[in-house]
Amino acid sequence: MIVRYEVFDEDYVPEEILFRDTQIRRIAVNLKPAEHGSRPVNMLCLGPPATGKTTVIKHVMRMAEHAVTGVYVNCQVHQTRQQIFLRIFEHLHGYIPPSGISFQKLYSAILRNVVEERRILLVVLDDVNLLPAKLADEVIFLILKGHEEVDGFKAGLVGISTDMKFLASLDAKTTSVFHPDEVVFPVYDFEEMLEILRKRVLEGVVGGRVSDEALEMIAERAFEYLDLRFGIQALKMAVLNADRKGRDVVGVEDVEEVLEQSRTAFFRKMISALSREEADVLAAIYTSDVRYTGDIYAMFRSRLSYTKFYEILRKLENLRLIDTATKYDRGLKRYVVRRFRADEVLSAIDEFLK
Ligand SMILES: Nc1ncnc2c1ncn2[C@@H]1O[C@H](COP(=O)(O)OP(=O)(O)OP(=O)(O)O)[C@@H](O)[C@H]1O
Repeated sequence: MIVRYEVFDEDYVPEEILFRDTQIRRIAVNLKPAEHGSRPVNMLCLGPPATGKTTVIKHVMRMAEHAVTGVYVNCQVHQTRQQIFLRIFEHLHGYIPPSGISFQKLYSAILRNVVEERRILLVVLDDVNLLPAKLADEVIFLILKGHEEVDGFKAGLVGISTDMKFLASLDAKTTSVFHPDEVVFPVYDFEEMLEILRKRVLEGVVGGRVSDEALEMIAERAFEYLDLRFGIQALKMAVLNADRKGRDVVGVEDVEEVLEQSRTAFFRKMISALSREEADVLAAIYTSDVRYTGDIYAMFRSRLSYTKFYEILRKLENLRLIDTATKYDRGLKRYVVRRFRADEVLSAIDEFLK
């Protein structure tokens, strides 16, 4: 069999995006004004990890290329105001500006380029909820208020966030200029995951196949973790495994052999998105028997403010490492629920903290 390995890569945009017609149509409609020379409708794409937010946005950006100049910014990589605007500059100008350029010059050059080239700029801030709150406010404001600096500047903004309450974390000054249309991406159910994985095999494997049992085994595990990305990763490794052995059919044994490895890679990746403090809180949740958030906070009182602690819990929940819920126990109390086996999470944390 011939394997097109790039089809299983993180940033591969599939030929066909399944089960996301509603979101694709809605985003396309929001970009429509750009075809008539007006600003697009600002948007927030909200949903848990691996629900297709980035993929869908990249797909629609390609379709709207004639009307808007889309710049994709990964806020996990570009984490300062300067880095974010350097990325926008580079995309518009096609080269990197001189090092040490002041922010004001950088910003003005971007605004002027958009006006001179008669562009409509669309900035996509992926994982915008991972920016420090004040920075997210400032960046959004600078993009949407550019027309006050340079006449005729037109821009739209798309934020992508795993935090459903992201908008509420912005300050009033920002939300007065940014009232986005919220496009929600729900998690895929088992059948949907299976179908997406099946389609991926058709795109990526020529002259070979993955047996139904093997594919179902991967989909079951991906569904258990509620993470399609895990499924695609495991699929890639299973295909690689069979290919190495010179076989054309990927079977259950190929999947079994790589599941352990995929699971380790999956946890490692999730945990690498955490700061030291966040990893410490996660470790405490997966080590101790304490469940109420107030009791867990007691362990960190000397190190973390109350607000900071709850921000960390929210991030862990958004990354789907834990769930939280409330119950009545002499008053309404919030408690945490572990989502995975403790030994798996703890060994990934140990490795991360080494
Ligand atoms: N509907 C779909 N059809 C085909 N592939 C999909 C679909 N949705 C997601 N994928 C695949 O799943 C993986 C994760 O998707 P994507 O990066 O778009 O998710 P996301 O919601 O942006 O995740 P995160 O919030 O973690 O960044 C990618 O490999 C993507 O190709």
